[in-house]
Amino acid sequence: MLEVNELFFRHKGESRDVIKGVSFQAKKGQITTILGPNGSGKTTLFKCISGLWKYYRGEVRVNGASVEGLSFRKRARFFSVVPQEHEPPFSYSVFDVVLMGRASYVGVFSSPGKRDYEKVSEALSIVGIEHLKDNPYTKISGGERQLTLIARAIAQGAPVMLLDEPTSHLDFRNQINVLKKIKEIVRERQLTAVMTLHDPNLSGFFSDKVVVINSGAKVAEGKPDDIITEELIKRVYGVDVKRSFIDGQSIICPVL
Ligand SMILES: Nc1ncnc2c1ncn2[C@@H]1O[C@H](COP(=O)(O)OP(=O)(O)OP(=O)(O)O)[C@@H](O)[C@H]1O
Repeated sequence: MLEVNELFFRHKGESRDVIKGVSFQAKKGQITTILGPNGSGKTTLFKCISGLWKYYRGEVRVNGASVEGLSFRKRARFFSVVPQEHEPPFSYSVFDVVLMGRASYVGVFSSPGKRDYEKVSEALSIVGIEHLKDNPYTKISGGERQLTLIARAIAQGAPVMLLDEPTSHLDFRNQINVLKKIKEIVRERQLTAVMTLHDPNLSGFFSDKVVVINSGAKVAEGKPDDIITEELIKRVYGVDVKRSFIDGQSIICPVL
């Protein structure tokens, strides 16, 4: 369970808050999706939660315990991050990229041990990409790269997984496959997953809960079907949409 309480963040030297008192809770075994327009503060919120950027007010708790004051390295025991894009400086193998997820367990002057290698093999198998382990990370497809980063997060073994647009570079089939895989892993391992997505329909299909932010502030929170309404999309994105239901699943469609 992740609790984010009244978080405020602004960049050094700026007078404008980028995150304005955002609070929400994300439950174990569930996917909570942060939905919001470009520049609304989704990535900033993730950087604040994971400890990469320091908020000036508020609190973050994981399974009831505060993570305040922990170094970024120590926070890695609580949070794994699947970033939007990841360009390694060298052509590491898929195995080595996943092994990087174990960094917080490996001492500064030590090498990864047997347990670390086991965790990497296990993560590759969960995601279904063992066959790619020796391939250079720079020579696999966008979808395979996303799966590698998810495997890295699993190998890290943190209770909370933050996924920043995990489908940003994927074709339609891979978007569905990757999101299905994430949902399966979250349920099986009882992880608390928080992700950002741009597509309100995909958010509706795959999320247990949606938190909508606009200009750094939370404007709505709840079950996707209750939240992703014609009125909300108009208010937040300024787009006219019609909502219908197919086999009980809510779908929104732009009015062209
Ligand atoms: N280094 C910076 N200094 C000042 N403002 C910044 C800086 N980086 C980002 N911002 C501003 O912070 C706001 C939030 O940006 P952020 O990247 O968190 O948005 P986002 O919702 O993730 O956007 P997107 O959907 O486009 O990825 C934006 O208005 C952006 O211009």
